[in-house]
Amino acid sequence: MDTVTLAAGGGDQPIRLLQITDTHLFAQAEGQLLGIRTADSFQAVLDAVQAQKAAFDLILATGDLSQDYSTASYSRFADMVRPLGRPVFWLPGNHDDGPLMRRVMPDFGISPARQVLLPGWQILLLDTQVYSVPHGWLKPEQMSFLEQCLSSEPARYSVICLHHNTFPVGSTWLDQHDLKNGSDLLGLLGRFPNARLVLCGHVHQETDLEHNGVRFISSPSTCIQFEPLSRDFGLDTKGPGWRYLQLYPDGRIETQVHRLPDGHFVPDGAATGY
Ligand SMILES: Nc1ncnc2c1ncn2[C@@H]1O[C@@H]2COP(=O)(O)O[C@H]2[C@H]1O
Ligand SMILES: [Fe+2]
Repeated sequence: MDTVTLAAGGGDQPIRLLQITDTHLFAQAEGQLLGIRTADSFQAVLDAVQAQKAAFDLILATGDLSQDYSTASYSRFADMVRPLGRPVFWLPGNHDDGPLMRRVMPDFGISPARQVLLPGWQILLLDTQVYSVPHGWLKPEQMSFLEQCLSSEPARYSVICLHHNTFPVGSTWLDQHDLKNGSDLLGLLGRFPNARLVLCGHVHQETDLEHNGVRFISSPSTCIQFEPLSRDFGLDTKGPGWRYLQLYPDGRIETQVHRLPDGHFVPDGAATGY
């Protein structure tokens, strides 16, 4: 079931999204990434989301949901998001096992859909994973899926979700792991004026730029944050974060990043990588 249709928004009301990304969960609840228990930071994010009482219609999880490629980490993810009571859509990141996710996520109650049809909008979930390397690539099958979805729904604005960043963020060590055929993506999007937003994870920091009428947005991780504009690997002391987006019937997008307060989930500042 590649396509699902959902009701949301209505009248002049927007469709409301919650993006969570790069949870890096482990099979064990105690699993740590650079000194942070990733299940704890993710739970703190989810608690903060619940406490905010901000309404959202669905959740987008933009990859690196796991740090150890385990079935148990995906089961943990599903158990943690279930109390939010909203449909969850996902795509794999470089630290995920995409084929495993496709097999097990439906068992955990999470849809495998790659195209979500909503009033006036569609959300497309692309796979940029390249086996065993950190950078991304859109394979021909992904490009033709994207082209087909954009051309078959000219009356819907489109949000394209993928794990890897299309544009460099300005950190030398991290930009070597970006989407390597981003120019192919830009070429394709240039032919479809209904493409409005490309939403990614991977860079563990927020960025927001516009290129030829398309917004390109990245978001903070629910665990560790990368230091912006750094030549070598570096961690930021900012708190774990999440993003809300509102998609309006006229194609307008509003968005806000939220974070936990600084000082609660501070990674090992001496770390030089993982
Ligand atoms: N010191 C480092 N230099 C280059 N790449 C790194 C380093 N440490 C980690 N990485 C990789 O860079 C990736 C960026 O974010 P990820 O969460 O995908 O996982 C990270 C690792 O795969
Ligand atoms: Fe990540």
